[in-house]
Amino acid sequence: MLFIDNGGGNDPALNLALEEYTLRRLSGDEPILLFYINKPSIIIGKNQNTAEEVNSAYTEAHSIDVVRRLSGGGAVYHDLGNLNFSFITQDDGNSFHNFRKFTEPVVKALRDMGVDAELSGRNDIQVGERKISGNAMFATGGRMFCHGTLLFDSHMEDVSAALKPNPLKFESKATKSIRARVANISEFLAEPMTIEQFRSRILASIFGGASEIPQLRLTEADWEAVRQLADRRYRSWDWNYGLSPAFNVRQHKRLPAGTFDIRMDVQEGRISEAAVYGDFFGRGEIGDVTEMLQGLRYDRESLAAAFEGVDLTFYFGAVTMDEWLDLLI
Ligand SMILES: Nc1ncnc2c1ncn2[C@@H]1O[C@H](COP(=O)(O)OC(=O)CCCC[C@@H]2CCSS2)[C@@H](O)[C@H]1O
Repeated sequence: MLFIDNGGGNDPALNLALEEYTLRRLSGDEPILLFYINKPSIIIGKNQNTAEEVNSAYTEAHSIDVVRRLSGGGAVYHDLGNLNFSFITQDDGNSFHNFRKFTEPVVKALRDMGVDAELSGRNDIQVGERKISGNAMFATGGRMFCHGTLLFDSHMEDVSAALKPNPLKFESKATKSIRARVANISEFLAEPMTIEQFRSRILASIFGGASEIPQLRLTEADWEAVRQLADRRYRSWDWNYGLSPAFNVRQHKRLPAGTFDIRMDVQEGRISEAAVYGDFFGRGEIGDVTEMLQGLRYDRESLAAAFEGVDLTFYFGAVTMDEWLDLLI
């Protein structure tokens, strides 16, 4: 096994690009281990609807990035208290979905630290009933990776607040996240340690206490390609939002200004049909508003930009911009 040092960067787009680049370009016979820690971000599954998973009012207010990954499964929250591991190997055709095989060394490392961890359910590592790690896989061209999170000392309020609690207003065939009771690993440690110490302990355990950890070093050309991949894919709106499976939004809400009924169809991340009904009191022609909605990118930032400077009172009576955005997304 070889270890790749990601250079300590916390940019989720760059770390996911490094993982993909390693999978596709740094092939060899030996399995590769990669660790990364991301700044506050939500990492959504390949087949998810971004709008359905992310509490965008919260992520915008707290500068939390939203990035889609290659592997399937649900949405997870990352911050500097969450360590991610990724085993990148040949795909022998039998290993896919074999989470036990890949999580075993991590579970063992945790148990050696006195944490009563076990792989349970489909893809979680738990202590008792509480989840400390979520895992997922991706395979392409005879290679695969199995990656997972380790909640070490993450900000638990953000873990729940940044993810959408009850996406009732959405209808889609997108993969839904499986909400879990979560816990930080630091809670279960007899001796306090930092996430760096924790990372070193896991690394040493996976490499069987070897005095020197064999490393795979990237060249400057490799890093340049990684940066390009990060820009092209993991920082692109088309990937992070546009790839969401088609969905419908049905919103019915009573506000001080009146009752609103909103319906929208969204395809490739853009509003393809919109209808707004209600008993609000405005003078403007509501058809103008539905016209404005047509074709807009369905993310909070784009919607806010599109309605900046629009006199909402003219159409709806006393409705604030935040209320309007909360109705839409
Ligand atoms: N960081 C983290 N770790 C573990 N569990 C989490 C985390 N954040 C949120 N959650 C909980 O898991 C569910 C979603 O569970 P669900 O099973 O739907 O999804 C996953 O587990 C996906 C794991 C992907 C791992 C990748 C590894 C490197 S990049 S991301 C969510 O609603 C929360 O309740």
